[in-house]
Amino acid sequence: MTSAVTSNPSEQQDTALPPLPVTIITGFLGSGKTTLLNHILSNQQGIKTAVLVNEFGEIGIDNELIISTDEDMVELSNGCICCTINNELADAVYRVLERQKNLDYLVVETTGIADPLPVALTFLGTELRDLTRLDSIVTLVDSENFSLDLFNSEAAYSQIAYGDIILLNKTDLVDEADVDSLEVKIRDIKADARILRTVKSQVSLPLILSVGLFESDKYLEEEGDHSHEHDHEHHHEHHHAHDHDHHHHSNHLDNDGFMSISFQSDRPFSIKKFQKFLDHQLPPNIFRAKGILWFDESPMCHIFHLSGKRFTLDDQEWKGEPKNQLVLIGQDLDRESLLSQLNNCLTLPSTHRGKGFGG
Ligand SMILES: Nc1nc2c(ncn2[C@@H]2O[C@H](COP(=O)(O)OP(=O)(O)OP(=O)(O)O)[C@@H](O)[C@H]2O)c(=O)[nH]1
Repeated sequence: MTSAVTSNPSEQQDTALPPLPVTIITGFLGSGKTTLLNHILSNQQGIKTAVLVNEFGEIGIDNELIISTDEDMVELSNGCICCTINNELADAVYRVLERQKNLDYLVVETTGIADPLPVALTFLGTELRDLTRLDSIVTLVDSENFSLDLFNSEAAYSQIAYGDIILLNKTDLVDEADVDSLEVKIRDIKADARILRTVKSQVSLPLILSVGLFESDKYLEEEGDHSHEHDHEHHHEHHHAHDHDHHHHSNHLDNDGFMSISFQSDRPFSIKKFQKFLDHQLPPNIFRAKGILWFDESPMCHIFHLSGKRFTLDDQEWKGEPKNQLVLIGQDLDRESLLSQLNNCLTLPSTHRGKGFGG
């Protein structure tokens, strides 16, 4: 048979684009996903990348934290793509595909509490299967804060179990011996993952993008209700989750008890009062916070991150009007009292203070 030789090239559909490679970035709260995304966007030269970011919380802080060039597209959605708004994820991907014909790559960043499996199934189980190619799931691990019983979170377990590439990040904060033992524990969950160690999510991009590590056959079989190597008492839901109208339901949010509290104000914080809030009022069941903070004492915009017990405050120039935006994420939080404590940290901007008193 010589059909390959004699076939007429004009018969081939020249409008058919090759499937768009997709990388899913997952990892628990504060593990370094946005840092990795910024690393990718800053170093993917000559490659047109679209980014889908999903945030848990009413106000989108990541919008301000992602560095993107004119070449890139960023689309954000609130909620959790792995459960409540799975259809929205598919719609967002279609929108990206329609708007940008000459796109080379798509990166999807999940929230820290998302199970990556339903997200992956969105690409495998719908018509998107023909338009996209799931390249790999990259899981970030915070080497300082990770433990196997992490907040009893099913999602945290799934993120490791379904990671094709696992980045042990934040290795600057722990001894090498601790990273070694963490790696052993992670291999117990996921023996065949590519495990790399990173600081600030700095990894050579060819090691994580266009690597073709995701084995779709394995996952589609699992959907057919086969037991599998990572079976785990809590995960049965996800394996049955893919019903044929393409909803992927999961109630892991209820199970894990995560909630987020958003705080916004167009008044500044007093630095002393906010410090007191952090030192004495911040409950231990908050494990992640991020914000864009305005302190009366400072002309700069302060990017605030809390992961685990560690917090950082970095300065940058204000891009717009100064304001306070803060998201707190944790389990079983007392919304009213936290909001009132944050309100108590506010003060009047000093430029306005004293007005009307002859000053
Ligand atoms: N010391 C240290 N800090 C890091 C490292 N990687 C990231 N960070 C910091 O950790 C904090 C959280 O990083 P992000 O990239 O925002 O984490 P994330 O996974 O996107 O967080 P969520 O989306 O809220 O789950 C930020 O303050 C980062 O600067 C690292 O390797 N070492």
